[in-house]
Amino acid sequence: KHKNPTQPTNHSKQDVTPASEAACSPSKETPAETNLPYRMERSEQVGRYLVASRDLKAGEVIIETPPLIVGPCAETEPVCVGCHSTFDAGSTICRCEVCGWRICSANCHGLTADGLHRQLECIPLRDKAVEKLLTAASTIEQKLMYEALLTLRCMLLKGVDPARYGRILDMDPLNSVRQAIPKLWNRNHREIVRRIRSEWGFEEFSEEELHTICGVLEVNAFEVGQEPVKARALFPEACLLMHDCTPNTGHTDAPRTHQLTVRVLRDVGAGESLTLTYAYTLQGTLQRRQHLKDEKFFLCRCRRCSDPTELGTNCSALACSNCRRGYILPVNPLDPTAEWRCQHCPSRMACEAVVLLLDSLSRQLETIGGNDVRGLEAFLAGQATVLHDNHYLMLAAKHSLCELYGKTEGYLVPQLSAEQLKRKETLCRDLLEVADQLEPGLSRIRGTVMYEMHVPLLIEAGQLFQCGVIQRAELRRRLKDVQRLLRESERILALEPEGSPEYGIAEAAREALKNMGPV
Ligand SMILES: C[S@@+](CC[C@H](N)C(=O)[O-])C[C@H]1O[C@@H](n2cnc3c(N)ncnc32)[C@H](O)[C@@H]1O
Repeated sequence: KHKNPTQPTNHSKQDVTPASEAACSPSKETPAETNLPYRMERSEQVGRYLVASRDLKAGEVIIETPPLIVGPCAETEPVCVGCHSTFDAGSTICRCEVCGWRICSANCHGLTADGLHRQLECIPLRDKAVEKLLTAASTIEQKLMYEALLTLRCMLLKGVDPARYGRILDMDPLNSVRQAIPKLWNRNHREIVRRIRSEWGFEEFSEEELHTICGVLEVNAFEVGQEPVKARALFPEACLLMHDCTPNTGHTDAPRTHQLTVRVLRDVGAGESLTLTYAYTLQGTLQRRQHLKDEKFFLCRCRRCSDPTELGTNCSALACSNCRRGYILPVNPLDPTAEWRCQHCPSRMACEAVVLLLDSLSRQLETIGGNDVRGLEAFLAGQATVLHDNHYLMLAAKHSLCELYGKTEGYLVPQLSAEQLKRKETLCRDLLEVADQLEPGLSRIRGTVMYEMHVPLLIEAGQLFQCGVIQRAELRRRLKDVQRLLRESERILALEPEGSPEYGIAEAAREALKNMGPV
């Protein structure tokens, strides 16, 4: 699971300074004598952002807040307008008795009188007979109608709860930046603004107001919900966290209420910027920066993006087929058009060639899918001379494999050979090594990989002891290592919402520790 805020963007500037630099010339916005663990500052490049107001310990909660608004994601499959859960194919169609939009059941917890649907759009949608348009719409049109529903919800707050609406308007919509992207602006105009005003008949809302809400959502919304719930939400304060490709905070949202909890993932010193990632961490710089530019409207210049080796992980590096010793890295990772060069020989590659190669390899990986052990192993073997061992595409294959060994048909734990157990251990070690650099501290990936890694280590220790290869003292040492992994995994994943798959792993880790007993 990777839950990013569907977040931020930058003002009309071309480039943006990293967190550390941004913090160099801040103007203080909040009084120092506050009890909050953060204070807001502002810089030319980043706008408003949060910094630690005192030393913070890993795991400390810095923000806990209910959402200002929740609603369907952009271009989503139909979801229940009460709880935003998706529908199983072929499930019985149930509709809100008032407005006719789909719901999961008449007993949906989101359909109470103070739930958003009943408070906000239910009656207006009925009065404007929007359901008729929804049932007549093509699948693509329907997705856009669900997207427009959240914009309408925000607009309706204006009359129902002006204070809450005011807090939404306090968020940066980056109107001037987005208006300068005609494809985006015209699409929003056509699919959301015109739809709500002309098609649905809510002409009381101005085009300007609606475009602003579109911007607030695009720039500031977080994805929330656990399967089958899929929604996006706006949160006060948390929307001020700036992006970094090696973030020092992580967040979870509670089932049903979507109450957001933001924690620091590692110790943070007073005055340090508090950051989260708006991109997928186990991606290469080219891909992360492109995503941030296209979806969040700014060019990241964080420490990781500025370093061709990505903090020594080499997770964008290509293997040099010429010298077979060196790795090919971008000369200037902040310039996506810059050449790539081998560190050991004169080989070079145009960035267009790198992009083509990566596109082709990611398509290859997608075709294999995440459940094919042999296919993924063949990919890793086949690309070993093309990509660095830590390349993000290799990491994606390794991530799937480290979970498949021990869990999938034909590879269940009792069926694994000693070699396959060793393989699982190696895959976990490779992933952990990178995660320790890119998502250090209490990150989900570290928690889940540590849990996976305890399995081969525990089995191997038992087997070696039984065969007399290791003695009791060595057995104890190895079991202590396993316990350390389980404890750390449990500590990290117990922070996840109860009922989530990650929380389930925390429970399994606890159980495994109990079963191991004292060592
Ligand atoms: C959700 S907002 C964060 C709060 C915002 N700075 C404000 O003043 O309202 C996201 C915006 O903050 C800025 N931002 C966040 N992280 C950034 C970064 N690493 N580099 C540059 N700008 C960043 C971008 O302008 C982005 O669009």
